Amino acid sequence: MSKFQLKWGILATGGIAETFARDLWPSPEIRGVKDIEHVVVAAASSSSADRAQKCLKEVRAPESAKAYGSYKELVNDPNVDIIYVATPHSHHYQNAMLCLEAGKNVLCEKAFTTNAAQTELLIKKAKEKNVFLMEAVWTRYFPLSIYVREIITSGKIGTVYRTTADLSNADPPETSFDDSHRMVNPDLAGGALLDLGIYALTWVFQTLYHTQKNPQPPSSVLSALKKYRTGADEQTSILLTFPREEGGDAHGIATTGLRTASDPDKKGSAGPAIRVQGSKGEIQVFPPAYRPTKTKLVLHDGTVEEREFPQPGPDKSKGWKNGFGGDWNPDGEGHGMFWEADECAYALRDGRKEGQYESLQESLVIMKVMDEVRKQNNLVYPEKIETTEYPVDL
Ligand SMILES: NC(=O)C1=CN([C@@H]2O[C@H](COP(=O)(O)OP(=O)(O)OC[C@H]3O[C@@H](n4cnc5c(N)ncnc54)[C@H](OP(=O)(O)O)[C@@H]3O)[C@@H](O)[C@H]2O)C=CC1
Ligand SMILES: O=C1OC[C@@H](O)[C@H](O)[C@H]1O
Repeated sequence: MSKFQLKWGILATGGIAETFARDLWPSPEIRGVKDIEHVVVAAASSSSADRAQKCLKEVRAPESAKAYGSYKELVNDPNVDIIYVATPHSHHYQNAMLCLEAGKNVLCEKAFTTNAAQTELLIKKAKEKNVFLMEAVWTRYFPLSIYVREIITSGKIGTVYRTTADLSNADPPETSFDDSHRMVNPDLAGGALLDLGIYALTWVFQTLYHTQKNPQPPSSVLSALKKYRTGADEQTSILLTFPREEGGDAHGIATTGLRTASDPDKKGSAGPAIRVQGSKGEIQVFPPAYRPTKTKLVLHDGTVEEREFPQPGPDKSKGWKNGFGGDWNPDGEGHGMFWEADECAYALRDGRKEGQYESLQESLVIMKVMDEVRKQNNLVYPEKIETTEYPVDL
């Protein structure tokens, strides 16, 4: 059987760019995927071609991969099928638009953009150019997420009334970020909401919205937000009301923060980060909300089922030679970003223009919720990163 090969260009060379590109390297067969493959054919850095070359080496890209010292060169490379945009939130709109204008397919890191108006324009441009566009909310594509959604749609936990979801990543007692760091820097659209809150919202949406046959945006959005000394948000709590198809409402509670931790001892001792609660019981997901590996089903009838979803790595008993390991990842596990990469490959192979587990419309509704939360709490980013003008030199 011939495999569909997806040729990736990596736009930016920071932390997540390297993590993602590393996940493209091992054979998809380590996760039972036999009909597609990924190859990194180019990378670009905004600072220098040398930086891009170093990144390509780090991620074990083939010798033939091209290193560019500007994003413009990358988007004009005819050998690139799809571009992974891995710059800070502030830059996603300008960078993704650059790719789309050049007719490239795009996988853009979360949060999609700084505001919904920018997301809307990216969607419009992707349609106009007839190319694929997806927000890189990798967690949606995990087998664990698929399992949780199936628990809900199968009716196993009955009518779902509430989801609570938290992603709080403290480095106690104070956050240790430098004020210029992308996590807290308003110029880079930093703060808990866009960086971490998006995952809490992802769990609320993928359980209360995505699972509906005809999903409706929340009928109300209530929120509280506390600002950090830089003006970005350090703690945000959101209460959403979702109309349910069978009548009545479901509540989604999404919380995020930089001062508390969902998983203080990093062993899950504090309990689940996500609880999806229905009339017959609940499905729990253990932290971290962005890369969970454990669930627990607890039903009124006494059923308790725990499940583990380790990220696949090389199965040594099958003689895999090209898995993870060494100084990349001593545990031998993949990071889990390959699931969303696989989705991109299948979409391009099959002619789809968006991801199947989070439509562009759903990404847009979530961006609108975040806009509303910011509006209620007077959180505004600098005009140059909120603008819908393109191009703007950032
Ligand atoms: N899915 C996930 O699990 C994660 C997703 N992310 C998302 O990925 C994005 C990037 O995060 P991360 O990799 O941690 O960030 P980094 O700061 O590590 O890297 C960002 C890169 O973007 C490029 N860049 C271009 N312009 C700027 C600028 N003005 N300031 C800073 N960097 C710039 C730089 O690469 P160069 O100059 O070489 O082009 C830089 O290395 C964010 O949107 C974040 O939300 C982050 C962590 C985890
Ligand atoms: O997407 C992310 O997931 C992991 C977090 O540590 C990181 O800050 C965030 O960007």
